[in-house]
Amino acid sequence: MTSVIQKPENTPEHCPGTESDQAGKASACSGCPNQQICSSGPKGPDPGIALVKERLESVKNKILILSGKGGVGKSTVTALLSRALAARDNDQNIAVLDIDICGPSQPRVLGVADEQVHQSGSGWSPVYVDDNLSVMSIGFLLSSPDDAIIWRGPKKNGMIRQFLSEVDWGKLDYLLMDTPPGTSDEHLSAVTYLSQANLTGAVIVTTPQEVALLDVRKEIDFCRKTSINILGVIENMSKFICPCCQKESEVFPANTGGAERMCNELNVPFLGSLPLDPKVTRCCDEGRNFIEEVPDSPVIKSLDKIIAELIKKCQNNF
Ligand SMILES: Nc1ncnc2c1ncn2[C@@H]1O[C@H](COP(=O)(O)OP(=O)(O)OP(=O)(O)O)[C@@H](O)[C@H]1O
Repeated sequence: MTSVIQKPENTPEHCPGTESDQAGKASACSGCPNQQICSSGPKGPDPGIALVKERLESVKNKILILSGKGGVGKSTVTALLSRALAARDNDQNIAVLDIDICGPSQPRVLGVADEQVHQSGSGWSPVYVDDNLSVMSIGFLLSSPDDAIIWRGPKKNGMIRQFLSEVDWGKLDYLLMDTPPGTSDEHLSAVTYLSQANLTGAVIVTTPQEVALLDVRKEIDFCRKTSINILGVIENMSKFICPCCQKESEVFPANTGGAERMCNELNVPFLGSLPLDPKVTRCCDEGRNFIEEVPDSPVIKSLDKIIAELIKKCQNNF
């Protein structure tokens, strides 16, 4: 995986990056507010990269969950995938890391919003949703769920480094990392710190309409530029199946053929689609286990197929 050049905030256009021998010395550096820090600061890769590598050695599959647009159901899909993977095999350990620093929703969706994380000699202990499903989120560190987090890039970077290097997950089969929409500071930080940690790949979540797909194309481009393996795209809320008459209707019309066609065009795997089910919305809002509460939902059938595809893709990596 190519590493992302580390740049402080407010850098000039041709900033050589903080790891470069030219940091603070290049002609582009003159007049930059960071020039002095860069020229005197330690060079070489961020030591956090090695710490993350070491910490995540006990995690078999590390998967980033991405979306181009907000609100397409990325957090919901992350929670559904984690619950389904955990329910499938009690001997496998699954975890969710919520690196959506400004909008952490995993504690609520997974029904553990009132829990707190604890620190021990071996790091932060995640919160356990089930015996084989754990979660870590900045949401657990806020004094109130209504607190706004207004942080600049370097502070978010520090938090992501801590999350990736200091959580004591134990042995894990799957670590799903829920990210904010788009390609922001959090993504660059995660990609940098995971650059030597053998990231399995990314799953991209979208809805079928063109405005969402346009942003997915950018997300695919981001993955290609940062050498992230794309495990596949999941189309969420592709259809609404009426619980009374089973009639299918399109909530977000796929005028351009939807995610599957886009995947074919761009040569990216399509993992499957999930219908919209109001019972899912309710369960997630209330933090209840959707798989146990509505096992007959059409979402479950589709989820099973997606999980099977995802497992195959992960196995192909080894
Ligand atoms: N398949 C689905 N069926 C029913 N409701 C869904 C489904 N997927 C997502 N939702 C609902 O859509 C809303 C948005 O989902 P979610 O918060 O997961 O989106 P997101 O992409 O993570 O948003 P953000 O960009 O804010 O992080 C939530 O109320 C969620 O319960």
